[in-house]
Amino acid sequence: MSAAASGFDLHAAVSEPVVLGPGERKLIPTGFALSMPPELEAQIRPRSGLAYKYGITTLNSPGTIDADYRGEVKVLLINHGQEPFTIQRNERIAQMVFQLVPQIQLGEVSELTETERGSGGFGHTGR
Ligand SMILES: O=c1ccn([C@H]2C[C@H](O)[C@@H](COP(=O)(O)OP(=O)(O)OP(=O)(O)O)O2)c(=O)[nH]1
Repeated sequence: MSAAASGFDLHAAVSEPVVLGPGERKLIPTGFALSMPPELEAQIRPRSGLAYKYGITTLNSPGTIDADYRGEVKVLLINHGQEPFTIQRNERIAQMVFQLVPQIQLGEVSELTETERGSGGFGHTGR
């Protein structure tokens, strides 16, 4: 199969429904693996409907799928809601998008270039 796509939904490849209790996290299999060229990465993002309605989101958002990873793609879900949430077999649990990752040259320097911001951060310009 081949199709042009910027991303797609990820489905829970579980044989039985899986229950996520309040505050609980679980790694959910998706039943597929992929290979990508080194200039790409894939990101796993939550579905807003599950987050809004049930508090179900991806804990490590966005999850990173490295270009050289050949294992099964898994989704780390957490239940931030007050009620147990049951993940059904084949349910859409997250979405995956692809990103170009620039290849950069890293090196050590003794001084950094100056900027107006300098080391100010974490709200130093106000609330
Ligand atoms: O939501 C995720 C995040 C990661 N992975 C897989 C693909 C990724 O390439 C690999 C490693 O992920 P990451 O680099 O985030 O993990 P790490 O904690 O840095 O572990 P490692 O030492 O294996 O790199 O695990 C998933 O299947 N789902």
